[in-house]
Amino acid sequence: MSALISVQNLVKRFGGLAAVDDCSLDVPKGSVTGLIGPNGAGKSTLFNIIAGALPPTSGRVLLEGRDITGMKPHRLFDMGVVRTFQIPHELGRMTVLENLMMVPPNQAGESLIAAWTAWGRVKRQDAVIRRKAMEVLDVLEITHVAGELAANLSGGQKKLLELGRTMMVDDCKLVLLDEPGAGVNRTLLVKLADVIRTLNRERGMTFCIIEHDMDLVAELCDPVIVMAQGTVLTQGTMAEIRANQTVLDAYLGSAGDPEAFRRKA
Ligand SMILES: Nc1ncnc2c1ncn2[C@@H]1O[C@H](COP(=O)(O)OP(=O)(O)OP(=O)(O)O)[C@@H](O)[C@H]1O
Repeated sequence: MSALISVQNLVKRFGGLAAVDDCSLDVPKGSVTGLIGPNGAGKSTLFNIIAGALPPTSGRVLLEGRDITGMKPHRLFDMGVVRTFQIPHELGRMTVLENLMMVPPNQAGESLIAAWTAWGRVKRQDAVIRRKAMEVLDVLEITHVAGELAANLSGGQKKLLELGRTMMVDDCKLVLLDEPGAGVNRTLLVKLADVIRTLNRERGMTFCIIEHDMDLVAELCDPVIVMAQGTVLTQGTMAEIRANQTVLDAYLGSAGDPEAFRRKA
């Protein structure tokens, strides 16, 4: 598989600390790539750099061969690179449907002049977006909460809504998911995994997922990339990773969760 994202010799220093330390890795096009590693390994920092939220100290990030290092998140969004975020406080006071409907960029209704001069077009576009949002809710099986305020959703439903927001983006190439399993009950976790698999297979969306739930990683991700101390320790299938003593040692020597590996090793 060719690389959708290629990270080359990336370094990010915070004062004397190299949170990302000469890290190179590929996210293959069409894959669901897992990014795991003990606490403090540099996973979130790497994500932040890929997503344009942090500039690197040095190194490059390529999207299908094009240098996107340091590009702002909104430009990356336009190029189909989307990072899920927890639903921010302000959006919590909007309904689930509204949260989805406000995702597509360049809506005609956003411009006041357009709203006056092209009222018919605005209304038509609104109807299309509304239909699309309802379809997304249908796929996620949360149509019953369409009119609910986002803040009132359960933790798992919020995660589904975050994923739903990425489904509103046309031509979404890469979704960066930061701990989708955190605080989600088993039933919704199965649903979440199902949706990710479907988006990957049917829409060809590539995922890169930071996750501490090793069962979820095993179920979804191939390849799995292990980071430790700012760089890549190893990568392979989850079965290969679990059989790797160096990985176990990395978890044992940190504040990570070696049990996650011991249980299955
Ligand atoms: N803004 C910052 N300023 C200073 N140090 C930071 C900053 N962000 C992260 N770090 C440090 O960089 C290192 C890597 O952190 P990072 O959050 O990327 O790790 P992680 O692998 O995502 O960890 P976790 O699994 O615990 O979320 C840590 O030592 C962290 O304390």
